[in-house]
Amino acid sequence: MKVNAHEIPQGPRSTWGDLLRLSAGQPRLLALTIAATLIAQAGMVTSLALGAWLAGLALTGAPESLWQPVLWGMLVSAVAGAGGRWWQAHISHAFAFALIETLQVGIYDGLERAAPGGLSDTRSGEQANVALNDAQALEHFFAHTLADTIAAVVVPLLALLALAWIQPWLTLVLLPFLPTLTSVPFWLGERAFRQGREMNAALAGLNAEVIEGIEARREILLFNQEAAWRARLGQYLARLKSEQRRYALRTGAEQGGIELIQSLALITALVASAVLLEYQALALAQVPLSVVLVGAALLPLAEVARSASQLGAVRASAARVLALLHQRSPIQDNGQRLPKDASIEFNQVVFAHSERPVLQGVNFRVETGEMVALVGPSGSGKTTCANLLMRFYEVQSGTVKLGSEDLRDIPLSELRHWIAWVGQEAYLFDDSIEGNLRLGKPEATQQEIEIAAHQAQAHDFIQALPEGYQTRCGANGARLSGGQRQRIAIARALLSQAPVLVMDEASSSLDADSEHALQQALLALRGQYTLLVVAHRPSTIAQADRVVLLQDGCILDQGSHEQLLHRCEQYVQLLAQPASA
Ligand SMILES: Nc1ncnc2c1ncn2[C@@H]1O[C@H](COP(=O)(O)OP(=O)(O)OP(=O)(O)O)[C@@H](O)[C@H]1O
Repeated sequence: MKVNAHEIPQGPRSTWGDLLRLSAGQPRLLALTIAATLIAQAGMVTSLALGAWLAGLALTGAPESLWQPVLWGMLVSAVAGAGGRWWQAHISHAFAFALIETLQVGIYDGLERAAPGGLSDTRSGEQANVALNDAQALEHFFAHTLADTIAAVVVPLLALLALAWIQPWLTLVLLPFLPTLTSVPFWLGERAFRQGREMNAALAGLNAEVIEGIEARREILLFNQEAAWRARLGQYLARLKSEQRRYALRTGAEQGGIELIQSLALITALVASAVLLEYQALALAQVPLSVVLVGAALLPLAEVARSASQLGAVRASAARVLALLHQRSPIQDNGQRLPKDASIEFNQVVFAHSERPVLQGVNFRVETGEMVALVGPSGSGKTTCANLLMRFYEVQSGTVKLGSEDLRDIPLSELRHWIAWVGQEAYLFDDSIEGNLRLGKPEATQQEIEIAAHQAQAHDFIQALPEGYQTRCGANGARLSGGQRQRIAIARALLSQAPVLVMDEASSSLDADSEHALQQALLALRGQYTLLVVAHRPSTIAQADRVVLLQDGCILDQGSHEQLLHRCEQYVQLLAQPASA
């Protein structure tokens, strides 16, 4: 049975409970890890106990026939213990990595369910921190703590039973120390969790700052902000250092407490042995064995208590990872209907970002094969309309329809087949141009790729590049110009053969060639696709069959470019402003 990360039940839950349930998703590897840990610990303890027995026999001058089997037993258990330790290292990491893999997939699913609306307040560096560092921190729990804890119950229990068989008083004097020893990490458990959470948050903040600094390096250089950026980085580093120091101080205090209790228990057992020896309640030959058994009862518990004192950070990481795994999608995908055609309809659409109204009763239609330009001042809600059509967000009231069907009634995967999206900043992967184009249709033939590139006016410039379609784009298309990037994004959208194309035109200025090529591309697409263009350029607006003018989230007017030029003063003013549409 393999538990998918998102199948962990929702609602009130404990972090450890969720992690244990996840562990149960790999029952074979979990059982093998526990078995290997038990063999390793039992082998080591048995060989020591038999060695001590042997020493006892030697002290009393026992005959060879008595000590020979013990010697062999000691050797076999030492080899078994060493083999168990090697096997444990192998299997416990296989177990941990299998779970981390499940978690990584679950984290990515969580990010996907929340995207793009749900995570707009979270910096990508912080998300990366959860996906990489937090998930990795859980490796410590799965690979080391879990099986060790189980072994730490079994091995000391067996040692105490053996000790009671030799001399019950020795078990009795040890008993009060055992719960005290194991309880140490719990004394400051809540504080450890809080400190772990603060430490993780500081690390995530530092990660986000570094990634932002790398992404914005051009702006930092252009505005002479290197010193300011370094100072900000220094603040994040200082915060991390101070959180790590606080965490280490508490861990150190706990470890000191564990050492103290362990030493007190050992001293008490030794004194008790001496007293019992004095009163002849313990034979001299039994002393070495009882000392080893006392150690076997204490050491695994102390070891687990020691690693448990590091669990504050693990628990904080687990809480962040689990929050992502339980992330609900703001968009429900349970529609069953298919669009009847490629028309679009906004009907009394109302939408707000965090209670801030953005669209206030928007109505417009785009007929199949029509090109409509959405124009309006910056912030008027044009991109929001496009986002709602892609169902990146959900309308708060009113309806958006595609082919006469409410978007909520259409399966999301179907919607993605019907609508292709070209954003202002369409992301290009650091792959070849062909690889980026294939995102639109992975099985596309070379001929289909070139036809799409032709339609998007991209073929000629791609051919002129040194390696043609195999030229690498660089991180986010850094090796291409803005106009080239957008034409590749259009070609990629065309390749998907969706009948509706939504384009958020780049508001940044393009060179004359790119601008001309983009206009040509749009001209070539007119009539073949339903085109909804968030338009900023007068040349694009003029091509549209109809223009919808938005202002402050309301439709101010709609009609042909000429009609609006005639009757709408705001439209004339808008076109008069450079790049303001
Ligand atoms: N994720 C968000 N969270 C909060 N407010 C947002 C978010 N995205 C957009 N807004 C706000 O919604 C309003 C409409 O934004 P939108 O991007 O739709 O405008 P626009 O007309 O496309 O502008 P532009 O032409 O400048 O791209 C703006 O006031 C903007 O500040």
